[in-house]
Amino acid sequence: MATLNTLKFTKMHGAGNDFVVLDNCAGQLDLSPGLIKRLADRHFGVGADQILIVESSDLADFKYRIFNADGQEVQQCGNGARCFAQYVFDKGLTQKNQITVETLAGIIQPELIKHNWVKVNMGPAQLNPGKVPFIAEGLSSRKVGGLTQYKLPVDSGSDLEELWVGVASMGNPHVVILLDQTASDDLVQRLGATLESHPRFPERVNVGFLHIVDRSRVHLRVYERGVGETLACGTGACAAAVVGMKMGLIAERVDVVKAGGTLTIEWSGQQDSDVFMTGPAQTVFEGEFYL
Ligand SMILES: N[C@H](CCC[C@H](N)C(=O)O)C(=O)O
Repeated sequence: MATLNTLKFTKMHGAGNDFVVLDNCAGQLDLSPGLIKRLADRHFGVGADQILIVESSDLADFKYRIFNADGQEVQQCGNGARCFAQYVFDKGLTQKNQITVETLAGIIQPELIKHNWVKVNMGPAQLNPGKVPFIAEGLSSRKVGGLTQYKLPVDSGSDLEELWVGVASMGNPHVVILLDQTASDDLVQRLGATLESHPRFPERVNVGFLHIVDRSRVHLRVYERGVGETLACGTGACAAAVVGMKMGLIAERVDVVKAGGTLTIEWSGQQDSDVFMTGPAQTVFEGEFYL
């Protein structure tokens, strides 16, 4: 009987944003978009928002690669960073509670505060539109507190014809829309899909719908690039918190409430200072995928 090729994986989630985690420290996995999409498929595969890859690194304790469900490799994933730290600790790949992790967005530092509870130094936010990247040329803009908002013409099929938005990068691109209530399903789906592939975002974009409850508590929904709406988005929570803090509307420490759970974001507000994110990291099951 020929032995089937199988792939051991670990299923995890961070506040409902779910992942398949693979150990590729031996560097032998073929990470083709085809395999990534099969693993992420919720009917023909395991099912996940992102596929997270653990690799060795010359620059840090580990290298961390992230693939969206559509097969595209991206720069950063905050909920995934917490799960990554829990995974390497649980698998005995490190004895350290605080590790350095190389990503396409630079080095981040997760710390296991306690089991299933991780704090991550996500590095600095980038608010310069060219670095998001966002093509701001020709758009009307206005200052709200310390933040520049841009008026974005949209044809979302909803009653929104133009939209004031904030933009930020956590190594991956985010656009943040401030609403006076939690966004409806229809708005998230329609406007999220429209903005995700808007031509002014050359690398596409993650779309955050932010409702500020008070200075230390916000509600956020995120239509993620390459996935669609997720139950939580770590970099989206960082980007939305930084935008709200720059507008002077949010305190330096804020609870970001999402459908799948709550993340705490801390940022001093100083230019180029690091953003910290704290939240859950849960292992759900171990499995074997038949290639
Ligand atoms: N969809 C994101 C990657 C995953 C981000 C999210 N899951 C997080 O926790 O930060 C992007 O294309 O930039």
